[in-house]
Amino acid sequence: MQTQTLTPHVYWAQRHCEVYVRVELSDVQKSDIRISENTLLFSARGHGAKGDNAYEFQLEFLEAVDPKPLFKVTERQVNITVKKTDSRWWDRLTKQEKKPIFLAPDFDRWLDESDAEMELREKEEERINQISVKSRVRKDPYITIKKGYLFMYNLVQFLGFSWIFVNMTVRLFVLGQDSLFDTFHAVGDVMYFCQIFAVLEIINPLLGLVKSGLVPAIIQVIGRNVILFVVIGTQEEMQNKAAVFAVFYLWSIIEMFRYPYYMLSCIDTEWKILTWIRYTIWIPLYPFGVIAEAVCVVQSIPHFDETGRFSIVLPNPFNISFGFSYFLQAYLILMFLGLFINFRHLYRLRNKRLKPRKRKMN
Ligand SMILES: CCCCCCCCCCCCC/C=C/C(=O)SCCNC(=O)CCNC(=O)[C@H](O)C(C)(C)COP(=O)(O)OP(=O)(O)OC[C@H]1O[C@@H](n2cnc3c(N)ncnc32)[C@H](O)[C@@H]1OP(=O)(O)O
Repeated sequence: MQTQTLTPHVYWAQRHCEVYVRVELSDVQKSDIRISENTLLFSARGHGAKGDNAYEFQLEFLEAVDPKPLFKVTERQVNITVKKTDSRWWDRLTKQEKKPIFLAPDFDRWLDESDAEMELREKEEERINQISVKSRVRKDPYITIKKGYLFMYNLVQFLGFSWIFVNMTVRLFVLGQDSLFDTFHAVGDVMYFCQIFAVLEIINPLLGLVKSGLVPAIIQVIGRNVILFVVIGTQEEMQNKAAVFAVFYLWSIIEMFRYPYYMLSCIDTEWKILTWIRYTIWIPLYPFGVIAEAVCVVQSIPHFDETGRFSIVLPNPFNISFGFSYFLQAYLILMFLGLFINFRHLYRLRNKRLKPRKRKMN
């Protein structure tokens, strides 16, 4: 069978900067697409209006173009993009006034001059928006130092609380029940260190280093430190109570999960299981923790009454008296109020972290 050379159907459209040419040929092979002397030369074998054949055409452009066309051969067509040398709107595509018979407008891409200008403006606006968004979210130059500091803080706390937990657990296995009454002497110093250090948990959100809730952090740090430094620390009789074991054990269990979670967040990593534990384990631990702390407070009241420590007794120049045990009784109420505030805070955090977000249905 003799092969004929035919012209394919060619469609075109333009923008201010470029010209789009679409050649209706499928299964294209042996294509030769180039620009010579401002003329697009196309030849290829393919399946067009006249079946499988060799097709070719030439288009001399109205104005100067970049001699390197970009083209993409797909299964169904060939798309050619030609850059205009000067960004200008053309009255027509070809130099010859009479439109070639095989050429037609590509209505899928066709825009008139004003629409094309609008498109250009929109693109420009989008580009400017992107630049301004990028400059707004410019990276904090101190982010590495901040993350390094937080990582180290969390690491030290993790090691401290893990040491306390492991020490208490080993002692429980080795000494049995006896270890319950000796907790403070065994791990009290490390607990002092960790809880003094934990004051940074109030300072960090104040400095904007973390997004923690300030009030829950204050409630937790002050709440724990009153128990540790005042209720247990100042009353020797309190230091060998089993309730101290419960308080220290519950505090250290929660922190052995919370601090590694923070450490991972400092290096932009997440372990799903750790996230789940961090935002779930407080559900049993927090109430038990506060109950154990409340037991300590109740047990300490007679000792404070007996010793008069922190109480204001008569006679004194102001002629006022105040029993510290009243403060402790009021503090018991505050503790459950604090528990309620932090429980609600943690419940919201848990919902935010663990519950899948609902998708908007259109
Ligand atoms: C005027 C004050 C009066 C005080 C009166 C006191 C009475 C109150 C008595 C109450 C007694 C409570 C004593 C406490 C007892 C116990 O602890 S019992 C044991 C069980 N305890 C718990 O389960 C509580 C553990 N604590 C916490 O969970 C938290 O510390 C918190 C207090 C609830 C605060 O959480 P918060 O920081 O707001 O939320 P997070 O989701 O953890 O963090 C928010 C984002 O910030 C990032 N972040 C926070 N800290 C760090 C950090 N150190 N390092 C790095 N990043 C950190 C965190 O990653 C989150 O970021 P995003 O993931 O990007 O959101």
